[in-house]
Amino acid sequence: MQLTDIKNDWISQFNHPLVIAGPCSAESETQMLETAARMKEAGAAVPVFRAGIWKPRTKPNGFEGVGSMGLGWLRKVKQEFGYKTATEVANMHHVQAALEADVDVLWIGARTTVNPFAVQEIANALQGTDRIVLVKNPVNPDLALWIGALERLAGADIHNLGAIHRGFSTYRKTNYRNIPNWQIALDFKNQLPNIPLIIDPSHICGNRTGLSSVAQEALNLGYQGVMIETHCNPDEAWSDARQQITPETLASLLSGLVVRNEECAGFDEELERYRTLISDVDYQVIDLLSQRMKLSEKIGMLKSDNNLTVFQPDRWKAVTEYAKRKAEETGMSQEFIESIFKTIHEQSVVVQNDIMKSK
Ligand SMILES: O=C(O)C(=O)C[C@]1(C(=O)O)C=C[C@@H](O)C=C1
Repeated sequence: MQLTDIKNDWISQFNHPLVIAGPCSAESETQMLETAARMKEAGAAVPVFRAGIWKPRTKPNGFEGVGSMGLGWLRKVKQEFGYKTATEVANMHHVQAALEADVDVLWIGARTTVNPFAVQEIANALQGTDRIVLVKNPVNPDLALWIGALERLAGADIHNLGAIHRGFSTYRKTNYRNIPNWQIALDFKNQLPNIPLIIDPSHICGNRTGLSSVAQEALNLGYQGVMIETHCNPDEAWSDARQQITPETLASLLSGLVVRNEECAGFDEELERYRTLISDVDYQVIDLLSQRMKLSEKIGMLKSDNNLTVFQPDRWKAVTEYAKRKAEETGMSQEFIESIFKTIHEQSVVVQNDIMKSK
């Protein structure tokens, strides 16, 4: 089966947005049942309960999950409270154990998505399943690898697929644990509009404070679900304590989210009017860029005839400074305008280099 042919009706069985919540790791039966019960009591609309059973950790000698024993607790959560259940699988043994324990949703973690052999092994073990299988983005910002993993699953006739955006690792310290790189997820959505996209604010933020704004940003962009780590006693959690929240906090976070519609209803005409105006401005932008490139060509010929270097740092600095000043005057971000002018300059240099080569 081709990935692009997949219908993915599975998401419509859930209210929008789909919420997957539960502890980072299963620690004990009591912890699982208490978390599940308190999510219900708090009124959090969570159809899918998650818990990590096998935990890939960066450093050795840490807690790497309770293993198969935790699957029994997941089953109990399902039986007592009616949740669907979800866990991470990283090899064929995990898959077999999870299928036997009747886990409804399996996800492939970021550290596994980077390894095509591991993904293929999981795909083979899941061949033809109608369970829901979600693929987290790889730790590195590589869209092809993310999509490649989904292609392997589609190739094994797994048709209930989705993707989880959990952010990307960076060497540089930032306010995020894993930077969102929203553009990669939007490129994903453009290429695969049929694959539901779920945000994982817990791993993006790495703390409790930014969760709702990341979740809201994702809903603004048209994501279909959120996955949020929730623990009955987050401060004492055995893994990722800093990013887990209580069931009560989860309930209030969810009730504060504004749900956006993908389809426009009731204001079509007004929207269309603005879109027409934008298309008109886009045309002018392109026309002006073409005029600018023609001028650059003329300068390129002059430079070629007079043996002058293409790159003129002083002039370029003056152009950038002027553009940034104008950006500020017109209420736009200087970084935004600077990045556009960088791209324009790059192309201008390409055009002039071509002229030099052809002479
Ligand atoms: O002013 C020039 O010398 C140009 O060739 C134009 C231009 C530009 O595109 O603005 C291009 C290359 C130079 O590095 C500086 C500026």
